[in-house]
Amino acid sequence: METNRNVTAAGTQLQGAAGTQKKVRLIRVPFWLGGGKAGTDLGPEYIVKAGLMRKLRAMDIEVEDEIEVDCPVQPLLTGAPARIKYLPEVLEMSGLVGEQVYRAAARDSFPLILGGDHSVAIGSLAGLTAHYENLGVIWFDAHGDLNTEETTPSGNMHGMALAIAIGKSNFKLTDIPGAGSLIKKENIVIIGARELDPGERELIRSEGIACFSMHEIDRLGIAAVIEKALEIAGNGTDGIHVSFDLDCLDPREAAGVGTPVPGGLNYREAHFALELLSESKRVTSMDIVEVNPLLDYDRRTATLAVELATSLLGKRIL
Ligand SMILES: NC(=[NH2+])NCCC[C@H](N)C(=O)O
Ligand SMILES: [Mn+2]
Ligand SMILES: [Mn+2]
Repeated sequence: METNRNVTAAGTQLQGAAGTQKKVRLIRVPFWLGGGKAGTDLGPEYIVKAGLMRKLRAMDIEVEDEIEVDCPVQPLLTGAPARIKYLPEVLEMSGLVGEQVYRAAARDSFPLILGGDHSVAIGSLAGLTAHYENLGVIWFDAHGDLNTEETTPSGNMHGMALAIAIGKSNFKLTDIPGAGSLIKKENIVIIGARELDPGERELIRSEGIACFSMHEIDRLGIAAVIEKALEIAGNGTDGIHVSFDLDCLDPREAAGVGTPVPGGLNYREAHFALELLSESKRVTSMDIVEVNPLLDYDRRTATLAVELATSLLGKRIL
């Protein structure tokens, strides 16, 4: 991956940011091996079927091209399963995703990555760090995704994605060919957390990672949380990536996810959060992950994913 650094002073509007962009590059990643539940690989197909293209076109956004990453598939298990599941496959997928995401960012197209489980974000971040010198990350999630090889209760790599991004696990973002530097912990924000493993809680404390759990959202309101998130992810950064795990929403709104947790964001909170991020004109890329159509009712979660993406990309009620 060739790098093309494009540094913008913090606080200024970023060219190609959500709310200003006219071109989107859609990157579909049908991959489930990082989450351990088949069906998440159908996410991209169902999100597109739920009308993503026509909604973007109606907003005058050009979908420059649509790429499907040829993801590795489940190998036949031979011998005892590894404790960290499908590491070689996650590594291969991340390199392929990174390549496409880098290409999109390098030509000022807004990369919109459709997962896939949340390990897909490892690929997004690999590609984005090749382009941006200092990337901020806003991670919407019921979970922390901050487990390491030592602390993971499941061995599923989607629960390790953020730890990998900041270099806290043995396997690091910088192990992916073409990736730039690690994400700085100072520029990461988790929003919507309500189920953290003991090791994750420990890491959040020891590293001082900004985490606005549902408790903070209840207390402060989502608008104040987004304002703070922008300060943190925007401080000295030349791009902000939004990684949106649909399980940040309450399962009553988004049932079609692999690891639902009660007590999440409601419909308006999620939309309002993304509308505010769009208004900031600082967001330069987005993942939409963890949609599992096999666990969904009436394709509601895929439909919701489309609506949320359009809010980030500038759709307004008035
Ligand atoms: N991206 C997700 N949905 N992650 C769920 C992670 C669940 C649990 N914390 C684990 O590490 O296994
Ligand atoms: Mn996640
Ligand atoms: Mn999650």
